Amino acid sequence: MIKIENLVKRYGDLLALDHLNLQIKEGEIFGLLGPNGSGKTTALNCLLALLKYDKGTIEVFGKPMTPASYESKRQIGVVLQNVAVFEQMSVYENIDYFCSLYVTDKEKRKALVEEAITFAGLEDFRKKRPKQLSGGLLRRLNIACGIAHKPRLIILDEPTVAVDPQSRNRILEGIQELNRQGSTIIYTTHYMEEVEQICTRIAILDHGRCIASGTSEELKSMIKTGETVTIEAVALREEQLSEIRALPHVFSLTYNDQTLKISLSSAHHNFVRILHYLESQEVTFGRVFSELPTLNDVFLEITGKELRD
Ligand SMILES: Nc1ncnc2c1ncn2[C@@H]1O[C@H](COP(=O)(O)OP(=O)(O)OP(=O)(O)O)[C@@H](O)[C@H]1O
Repeated sequence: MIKIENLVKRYGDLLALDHLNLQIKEGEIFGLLGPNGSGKTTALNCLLALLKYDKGTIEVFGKPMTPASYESKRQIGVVLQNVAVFEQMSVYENIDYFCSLYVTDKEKRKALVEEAITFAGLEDFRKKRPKQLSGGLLRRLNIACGIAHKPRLIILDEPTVAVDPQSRNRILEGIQELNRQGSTIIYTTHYMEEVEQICTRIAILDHGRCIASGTSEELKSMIKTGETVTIEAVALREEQLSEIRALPHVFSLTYNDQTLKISLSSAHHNFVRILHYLESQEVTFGRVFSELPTLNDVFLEITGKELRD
């Protein structure tokens, strides 16, 4: 459905997109995951032909995307980062207005607007003005305006930034529902938990490049980390740290503020082996836990830095 090849975008001296390649298939919930400034919004703006780029090609629905690709644009719903609704209109009127840009039949539109209101959980707020809504509800209104016409492709740019957990869950569940109803979704975020929760495929962006892509499982199997063991409130000497480093399957270790974090490759009995060592040294410790790799581990192993802010 979407093919981006060798996309280069500069803002003056800054290289925002560095030969970006992406392919998105119909039916996917495709996650663009990357830290702030990695180029997610720039990529979307190029994709929508809202921004000129320096090099590369973009195809949407099998055709080159240009500012005049109205036929393609009609099939796309966009929810950008900044809330864009009319202050002087009610919730209902806002959704109806945006829907009317695509759907002229009044009866059909009425049904679509009602559906969008239910979808966003705005039933009790139809007559309210945007300024009477909380931040989370306002974001939900912004989304309802972007999706009411049931587009074939929906693009959402960080729709959960600064929203309460209840609205966040509602938004994530709603996106999955839109996908079940037939829309392909592109979803940008810097929250790895969100892409893990809803995305069928993920591209990880850093400095305008796609550094890895695949399903969450595929991405995690690309890296060495199979397990991370954390031990809190533990007092260790340097020689003990060296001995832990030398244990089988341990490939990296950090020790800060009496918290030991050990990265291990996937193997049986990793956890027990470490506990045995601590026991043999008569070391006391607080909480101990083991975690499977996360997308942050993927990012960390490829780039050497944390995905989190
Ligand atoms: N209009 C602009 N002029 C100059 N530099 C820009 C402009 N827009 C973005 N940038 C820079 O381009 C880089 C990519 O920005 P972009 O907004 O695409 O990243 P992002 O991954 O969407 O980040 P965020 O999550 O903060 O929105 C950043 O270094 C940003 O500062």
